[in-house]
Amino acid sequence: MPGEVVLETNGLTVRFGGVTAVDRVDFALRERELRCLIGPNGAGKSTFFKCLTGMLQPSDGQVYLRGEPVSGLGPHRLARLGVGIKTQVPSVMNGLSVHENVWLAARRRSGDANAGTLQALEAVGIADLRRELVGQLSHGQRQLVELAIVLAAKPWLILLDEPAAGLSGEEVERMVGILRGLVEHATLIVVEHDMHFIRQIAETVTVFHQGRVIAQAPVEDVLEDPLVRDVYLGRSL
Ligand SMILES: Nc1ncnc2c1ncn2[C@@H]1O[C@H](COP(=O)(O)OP(=O)(O)OP(=O)(O)O)[C@@H](O)[C@H]1O
Repeated sequence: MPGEVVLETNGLTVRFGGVTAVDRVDFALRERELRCLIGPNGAGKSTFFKCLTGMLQPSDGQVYLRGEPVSGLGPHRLARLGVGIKTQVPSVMNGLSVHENVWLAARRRSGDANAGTLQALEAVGIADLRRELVGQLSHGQRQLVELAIVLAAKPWLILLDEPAAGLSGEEVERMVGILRGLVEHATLIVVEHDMHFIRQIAETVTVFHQGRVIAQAPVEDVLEDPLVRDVYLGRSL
């Protein structure tokens, strides 16, 4: 069961010139939650996510990790605080093997980097691919390598941007199983478009529209919410 609040935003606002991409968002996430952020194109999900990952500084408001303000720290400092981030920008090195890619992340942790690498590969079910060159893998396999790289740093908070993007039906099922396993030991935020995927993994869904949170509830309730349905059908509110 989820525990204490570990991530919070307070009046979080991001303006790009005249556009308010994120508009005074108050958000709270409890330990061992798996929260999905959804919303139509341009709703502000990615901008909000980038504030959590330290890639963007908010115009106003603050992000708190376990009660400490962290806006302004940047992705590397956040990583050292135990935040694992997977963006849509590939971070793998194609000319290295799967093992080498993950080992480079694992060695930043204290302890046995080889053991850490194997553990991360097993967590995503690709230990059998460890000798393969990453450049020769399929898109779905590369996504799993990316996830193993994140896990090798043993994060307690994991932020994933569209982990199901471009995956086949079978790969999506596999990703569902992996994320369900991760939430046994970590807290997750997932930005995602794939409703089939969201239905299978999410407990609570937060819906963005025009920079605001317009709904936050268990996934089935959210999908039946007339306001949310209107937003997704593109009708005016
Ligand atoms: N760097 C930027 N400069 C100017 N405007 C931006 C920038 N990034 C985002 N925006 C604007 O902010 C708003 C929110 O965009 P954002 O990408 O956060 O939405 P989103 O919900 O993630 O959409 P999508 O699902 O299409 O990725 C949009 O109006 C977008 O055009």
